[in-house]
Amino acid sequence: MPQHDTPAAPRSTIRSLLRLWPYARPIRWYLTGSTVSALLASLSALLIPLVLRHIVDGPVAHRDTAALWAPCALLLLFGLLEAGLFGLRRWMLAKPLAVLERRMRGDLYARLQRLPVSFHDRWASGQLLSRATSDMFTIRLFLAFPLVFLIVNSTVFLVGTGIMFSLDWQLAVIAMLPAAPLVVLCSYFERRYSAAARKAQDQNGDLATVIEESVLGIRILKSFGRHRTMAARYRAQAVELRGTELLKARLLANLWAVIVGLPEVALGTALAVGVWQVAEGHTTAGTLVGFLSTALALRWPIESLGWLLAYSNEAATATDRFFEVLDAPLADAGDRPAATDLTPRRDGLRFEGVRFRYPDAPADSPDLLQGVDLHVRPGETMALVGTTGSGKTTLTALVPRLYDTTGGRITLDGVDIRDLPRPRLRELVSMAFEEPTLFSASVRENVLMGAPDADDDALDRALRTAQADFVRNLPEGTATQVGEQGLSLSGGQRQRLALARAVVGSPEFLILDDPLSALDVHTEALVEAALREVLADTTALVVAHRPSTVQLADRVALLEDGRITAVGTHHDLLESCPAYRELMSGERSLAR
Ligand SMILES: Nc1ncnc2c1ncn2[C@@H]1O[C@H](COP(=O)(O)OP(=O)(O)OP(=O)(O)O)[C@@H](O)[C@H]1O
Repeated sequence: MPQHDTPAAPRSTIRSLLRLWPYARPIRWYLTGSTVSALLASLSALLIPLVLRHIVDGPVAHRDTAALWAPCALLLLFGLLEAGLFGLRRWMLAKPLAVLERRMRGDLYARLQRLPVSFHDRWASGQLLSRATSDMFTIRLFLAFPLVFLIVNSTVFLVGTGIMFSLDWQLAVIAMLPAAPLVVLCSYFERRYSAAARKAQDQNGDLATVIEESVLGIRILKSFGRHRTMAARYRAQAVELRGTELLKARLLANLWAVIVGLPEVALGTALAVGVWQVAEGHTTAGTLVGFLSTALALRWPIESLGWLLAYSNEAATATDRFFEVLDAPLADAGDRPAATDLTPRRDGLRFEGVRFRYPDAPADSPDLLQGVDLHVRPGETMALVGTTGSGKTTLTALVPRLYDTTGGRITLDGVDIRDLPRPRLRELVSMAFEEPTLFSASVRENVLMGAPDADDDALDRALRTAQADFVRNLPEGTATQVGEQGLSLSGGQRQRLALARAVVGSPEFLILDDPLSALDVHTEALVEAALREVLADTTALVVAHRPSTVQLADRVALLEDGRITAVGTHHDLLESCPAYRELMSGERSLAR
């Protein structure tokens, strides 16, 4: 199973989060507005203790009920202001954040489409899925709450502390005593929580991969009776994730206990000292009420610190995971700048000393392709045969540059494929794979993916060539939905649609990786005959596993030990090449 890449060296939380700036920039005024609203709301709440102090030392001390109305109205006003401003803050951010999330997800998806196949070989799909869903959600939530409240709560804390000092500096010093140990504890916690958050998010991705694989492979699991094994595997991974989540919860609980406990002790001490001061006449009851109300108003900013730090950490991890994909080098990263188009010279498809090894191949293993030389003449159909695992599929994948050669070159009509712009190359070369993937769309959309500009005649011709007349009998003809969310088709039917997709644009070069394996020999012959007729000018390379396929090609090439060791007609090779004879007779099985 492909895995995700090893995470890059850990960055600091702030550096990771700063990378979000290009996305946050367009909505910076909304973020500022939302922060200002929240700040004003919180500060208006801080004024309440001052009004209380006035009430206690004024109207209450002097038993003047008439003087109560004005400060009480002020209290109500501050309360309403606080509620209104918090409401405004939420309303202001809802739409811009939804747009930001859409942009980020769009960039992630676009990047995934442009990344090379070798990237997708390495990354488990669940890891990518979790980046596009739960990580995006975490980042959006961070911008909506923790980012704003880290700023607001810190400011409220500073202002509130100032008010407490101005009311009674001795009580304020007592209340502030836990500040230093809290800072040390928070930074210790941040390091540990950050590691746990990264682990949990990666484990979430692994779990998504298991779910996806079991859904896609449900038939295989059931037929082999492996669903219990798979369920056990799922459970084991879910237990691991639960362990990590519990570790996160434990870390958070410990921090909360300290963050809540220490200030409470300090506040209790300040209360005792304050009562003593009032009793001794060193301060007024109103000042003590004002001081304590301010201290209580600061409880949330302090208590929320743990939660805000934890969430910021998760958002930083989600950001790192997002940029791991966005930073991965694109398929065209090493392209030559002077890309040209084909010259009119008809030369067909040439492999010249082509070498290739997969990036993750073991260091001591030889190259998979060790100097392939092969010329497929213009308009010729060349069959490619070889034992299983000899590299046939790999060789064909090099032509549309799904992978790049590690040595030698491939030319189309004399032009090195690396000198062709990629879109042009993919227009010239069409492929059909043994495993025919259909998308959740209509038959028509699936086939026309091979040539979006093709008309209905081209569609009909392609369906006829691929012997896909069964389409006419589908409930809604070519408008019938197929793929994962549509009608289930048989393997042979799907292969024929995939073939129609490959030929619909009348490509100049056609690469077929055993695309007829699910067809009976009779239908295969019909398809081959139609292909020859319709694509008379097309140069084709066809990976063949069956003698019936081989016989329909003009010539056959034998791939052995990373090289082409024999080329000729089927009959010539049967006579002159013992290895080919062996392969065809099944002694050295084509599908060993
Ligand atoms: N993405 C990949 N990363 C690393 N190794 C790979 C990858 N794909 C294939 N291989 C390895 O390369 C070798 C050749 O595989 P390839 O699919 O090209 O063979 P093939 O001749 O087409 O086989 P078959 O006849 O069974 O389809 C195999 O050993 C395979 O394990």
